[in-house]
Amino acid sequence: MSVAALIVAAGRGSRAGEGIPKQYRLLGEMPVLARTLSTFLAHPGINHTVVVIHPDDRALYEGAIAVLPVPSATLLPCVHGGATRQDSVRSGLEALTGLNPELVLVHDAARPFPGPDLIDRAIGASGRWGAAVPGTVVTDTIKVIGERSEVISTPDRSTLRAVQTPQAFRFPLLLDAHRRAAAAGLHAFTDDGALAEWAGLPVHVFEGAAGNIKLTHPADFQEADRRSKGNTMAYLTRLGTGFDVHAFGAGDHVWLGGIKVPHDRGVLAHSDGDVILHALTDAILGALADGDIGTHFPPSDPQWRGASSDRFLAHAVERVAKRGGIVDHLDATLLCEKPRLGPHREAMRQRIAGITGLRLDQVSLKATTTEKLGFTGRSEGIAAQAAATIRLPEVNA
Ligand SMILES: Nc1ccn([C@@H]2O[C@H](COP(=O)(O)OP(=O)(O)OP(=O)(O)O)[C@@H](O)[C@H]2O)c(=O)n1
Ligand SMILES: C[C@](O)(CO)[C@H](O)COP(=O)(O)O
Repeated sequence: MSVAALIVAAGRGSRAGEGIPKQYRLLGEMPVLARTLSTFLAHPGINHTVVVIHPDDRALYEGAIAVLPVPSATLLPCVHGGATRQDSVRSGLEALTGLNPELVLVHDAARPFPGPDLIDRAIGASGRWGAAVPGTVVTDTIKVIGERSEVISTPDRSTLRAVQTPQAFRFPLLLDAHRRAAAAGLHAFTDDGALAEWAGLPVHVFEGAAGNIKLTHPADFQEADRRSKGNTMAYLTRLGTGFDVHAFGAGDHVWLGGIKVPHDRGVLAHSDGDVILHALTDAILGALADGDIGTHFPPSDPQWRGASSDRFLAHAVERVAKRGGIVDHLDATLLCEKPRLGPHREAMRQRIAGITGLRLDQVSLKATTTEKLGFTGRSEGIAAQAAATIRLPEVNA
């Protein structure tokens, strides 16, 4: 399932007092927007994130995302918003039409503590209902008042919910509702739930989070500062290792490091049997704690028969990107008597860099014989071992 996050950050923050717009003010050492964004970029269920900004705020935006310690492959180029929140959401939705995600989660930049559990609930609820908003129970008694502040009624508060973001929808439903509202000359819906109701969509409420406060007035920043003290965000390095073996069989070449290497034997394998790419793939999956190559590409599945192993490696790198991380370094050692790695090493490094999007200095390849010992020493088979370091965002809320 493809899920996009749309963060609206084009407001002026007039109620929050003077100074730069509130979404760029610092909470601890991080701008509010960077803190909001980091939770979505780190969430494994979010495939794409787009931020809607005010055209005057380009430099502030660049400054905010520069604070994120690593660039995220899932962050799309920002787009410009409109005069109202509703117009800004529509601008973000239009920017997502090319990707056409199944679900979209619309979130206020001004809510910097959404939390991964809330995002999980938003994805689950919109998948189930099509349109869903997070709500918390109301603990104050609410009065409906008239023009002279006279109380008109006291609604039963057990039926009331205070509604937050992220509000989550099937993407085509929300896009259509927004286009219809704009065509009808309506631009002032204060949330997407209300716009969806106007468009005739059934909207459900799922459990919100008490900590998911919106920064609206100056006093809200005191509360946010207090909360952000115990809320740290860091990119942690993780290490994974991989190992792969294939027996030699009849043939005149072997695939190694994505390169076809002439040899007097071939390998027995379900795919192309590239031990270097397989070991690297497992090393990255190991660093993610995300199973192994067999979990993602079962040998029992006929579609992987003879498959080129570059897609296994590219898939592992994509899994890292989906978690908002990057691959830092890859290192593999080939174990065999023959073929020799040396003549092909640079071509293999370049091929691996091409598959993974890494620089050449982030890809290392080495080789060793096993001094004629064991199955590699007897030239019965070929093996490779690998290590990968990746950096993943860790949000400690
Ligand atoms: N034209 C607008 C107005 C609001 N927003 C965004 O919508 C969210 C919720 O709006 P609100 O808290 O009202 O922000 P502001 O409009 O900036 O605040 P104010 O009304 O005090 O000016 C914020 O993240 C804000 O940046 C937006 O993207 N485009
Ligand atoms: C979308 C929202 O945060 C849901 O509670 C709220 O409606 C935004 O209102 P604002 O007046 O634009 O702050």
